[in-house]
Amino acid sequence: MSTNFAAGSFQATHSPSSITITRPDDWHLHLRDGNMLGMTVPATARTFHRAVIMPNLVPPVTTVELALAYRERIMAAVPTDMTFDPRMALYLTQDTTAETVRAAAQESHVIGFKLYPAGATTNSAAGVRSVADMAPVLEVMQEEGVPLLVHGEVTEPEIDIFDREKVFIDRYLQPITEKFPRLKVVLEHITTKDAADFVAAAHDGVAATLTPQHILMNRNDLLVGGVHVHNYCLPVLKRRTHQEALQKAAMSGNPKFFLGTDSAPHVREKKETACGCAGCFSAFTAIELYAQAFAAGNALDKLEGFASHFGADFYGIPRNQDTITLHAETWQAPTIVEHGGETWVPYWAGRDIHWRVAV
Ligand SMILES: NC(=O)N[C@@H](CC(=O)O)C(=O)O
Ligand SMILES: [Zn+2]
Ligand SMILES: [Zn+2]
Repeated sequence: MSTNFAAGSFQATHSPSSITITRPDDWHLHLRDGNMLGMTVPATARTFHRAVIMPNLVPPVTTVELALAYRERIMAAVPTDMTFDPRMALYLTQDTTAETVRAAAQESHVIGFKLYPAGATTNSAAGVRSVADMAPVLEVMQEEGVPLLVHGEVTEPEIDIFDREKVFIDRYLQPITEKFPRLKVVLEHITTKDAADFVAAAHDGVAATLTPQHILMNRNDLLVGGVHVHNYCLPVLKRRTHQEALQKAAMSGNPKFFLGTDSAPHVREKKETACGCAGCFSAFTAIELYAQAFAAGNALDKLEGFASHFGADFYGIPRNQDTITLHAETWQAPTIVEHGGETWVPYWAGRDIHWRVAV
């Protein structure tokens, strides 16, 4: 398996041997719950200071009270030599009320609401069944300045899985951004040129997160030479022209595009099976892989804005004060992670990584 970069345009012409950037934040993260937090929290707090914690637990994190209790469990798992500031996303359901939105607006640890179309992804069964019917709640979110974070895929069985993001944008997101021009919207984990173009053209309050896998890979990395289950996530990897558009967006310096790993662990038995779960577990290698992609794109000078500035600016949160340093040094991503008697295969397992965080 090789990393696919467009021939010519992605050859580094100048590569420094180290780079120091403001400490980054991860604006899209799955930590899961319970015993696993002892593994997932240090993996992210190792390099990131703030993270948006996705609420797709079972049962989902639908209220401020549930989110604050979950946040406490996360904080209890932060190692004493690390700092971490989780910002909680609440799970938007068909029954979310205006009062819940107003309560969320008052709570600084809550960052916004996550819209999962019901059935679109892992633990989305409690998600939204009719986006149109959510208009009154979106109105209150706009009034209260509460951001809407979106898994942007339709779920209609007749729509091809590779078209589901574009159709969601055309059917739902474009109308939402027109109807609510002051609503802050993050289109999460974008995977297509259509999404990048939509976000670039939309009003200033519309932004997108980009994952390492969608920048570094395309659907060949999922399907050529066998099914590569550890590269399977949703929205699914797209063709190379889309990958190139995402690389361009991430490395453009446009503040609408910022880092969100979508690190999403599933135990090994749930990935390496006949019907494997969606999600790439990238926390152990995330900032290093972004650095690798930006270096290959001769755009290391754009990494800090993407990883450490634009997300904080979008959410109106101060940028971090401290820094991290990455060195040009080749090492191998872990092949396996074990914790509490369970096993995970991380994203990029066993493969070379050319940047390493100084400890
Ligand atoms: N991205 C994924 O493939 N999976 C995520 C859910 C999500 O972010 O859609 C998960 O929670 O496993
Ligand atoms: Zn998602
Ligand atoms: Zn996710």
